[in-house]
Amino acid sequence: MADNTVYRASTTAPVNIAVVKYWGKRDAKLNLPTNSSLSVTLAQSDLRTLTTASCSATYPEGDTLILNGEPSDVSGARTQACFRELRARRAALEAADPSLPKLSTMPLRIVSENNFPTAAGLASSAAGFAALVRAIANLYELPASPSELSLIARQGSGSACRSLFGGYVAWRMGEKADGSDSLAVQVAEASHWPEMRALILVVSAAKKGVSSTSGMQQTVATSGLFKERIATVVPKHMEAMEKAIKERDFATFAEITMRDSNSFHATCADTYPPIFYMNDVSRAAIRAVEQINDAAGRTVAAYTFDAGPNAVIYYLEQDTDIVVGTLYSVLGAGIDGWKQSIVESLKQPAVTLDEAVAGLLKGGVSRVIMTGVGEGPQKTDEYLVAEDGTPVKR
Ligand SMILES: Nc1ncnc2c1ncn2[C@@H]1O[C@H](COP(=O)(O)OP(=O)(O)OP(=O)(O)O)[C@@H](O)[C@H]1O
Ligand SMILES: C[C@@](O)(CCOP(=O)(O)OP(=O)(O)O)CC(=O)O
Repeated sequence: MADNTVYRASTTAPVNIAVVKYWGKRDAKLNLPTNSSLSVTLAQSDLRTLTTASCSATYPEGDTLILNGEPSDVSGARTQACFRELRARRAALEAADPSLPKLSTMPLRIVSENNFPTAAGLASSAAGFAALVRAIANLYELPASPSELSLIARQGSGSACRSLFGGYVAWRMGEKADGSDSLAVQVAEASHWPEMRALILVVSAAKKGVSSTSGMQQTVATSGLFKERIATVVPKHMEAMEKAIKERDFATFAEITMRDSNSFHATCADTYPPIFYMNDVSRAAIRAVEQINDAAGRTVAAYTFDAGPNAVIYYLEQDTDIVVGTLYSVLGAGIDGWKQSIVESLKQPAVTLDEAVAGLLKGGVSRVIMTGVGEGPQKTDEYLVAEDGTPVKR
């Protein structure tokens, strides 16, 4: 009898923001990096991808993806690599146990939603590919560990491999040519250092100019400074950062975070022709963090920037008053994203920022996102594909 069943599985997956940056590929096809990297997974109560993977023999030929309500191309090599690897693992299970339904032969229908702007430099590809891989692995009931799945997600987007874990996560660059040792591992659970917070200043929600993929290729090909970064700077940062996290040493965590962001953006400026991701507003955010730290008399905040102008500011919960209070007093209640319960209880008088810095931030920050360290992908019974296989409209 024909199997008309619609099989489905759903997961959420988090965004991660690196504190030691991945920038450079040694193998573009397998997405193998030139250096290890380390990130903080952000809470899914604030930023997350929700993905339902489904398959059915009744679906028309060909795998499909609907992203934020719109059909999205799956023919790209990266998405194809994820589908191929996951199918091969399912096919192996089916070969070993012929009583299993032949899901590996059925078309996939995937529906996904990001609750934040796609391709705005907010690491949508990281959460997106982590969710895609985790959802299909759940659908196929693969026994793979998160590190094994990170090998697959890495081929979708490098930074995605780190979103398969919560807390503090390292992507070990590995050495092998086939990439089998280039995977993510958890350095510490979120609960090891749960006070970690992130305040994201959204400077521009527009699509960025130079994609990470092509930007890093240009850097590898043309920057001399980059060679120094991967040979000495990053290995030193990785070691110091892992130690700082284990010891919950915020001052060191913050210094390495800021130095590594600066080093990454310096290699972008040293790329020929140069790549500029930060703008005047981003640089004002750097000055604001410095002025807050000076006024506090210790390091209470750290900035970091990915391949775009948005600032991510890490701080500890106990320093909310000085960090959030200062930025709230400059940016005002008029922009979206402030958590009322937090801004209503701010006590300490804020730091007075330099007028030029305050002016740039006020004019250039369009919204904020308040979040913190969080957990890895979560299985859910919220489905974006109905029982009969139709995509759910929301
Ligand atoms: N939920 C999703 N499911 C599958 N793919 C997704 C999802 N969200 C994003 N993507 C893929 O990621 C691409 C966006 O990645 P891109 O690297 O341009 O931006 P970004 O991830 O926001 O920035 P960055 O990685 O540099 O921080 C989308 O075009 C899409 O192909
Ligand atoms: C600056 C970064 O955010 C770069 C992220 O690059 P991607 O993971 O988006 O690149 P691809 O592997 O080509 O998809 C730093 C980081 O997240 O480590």
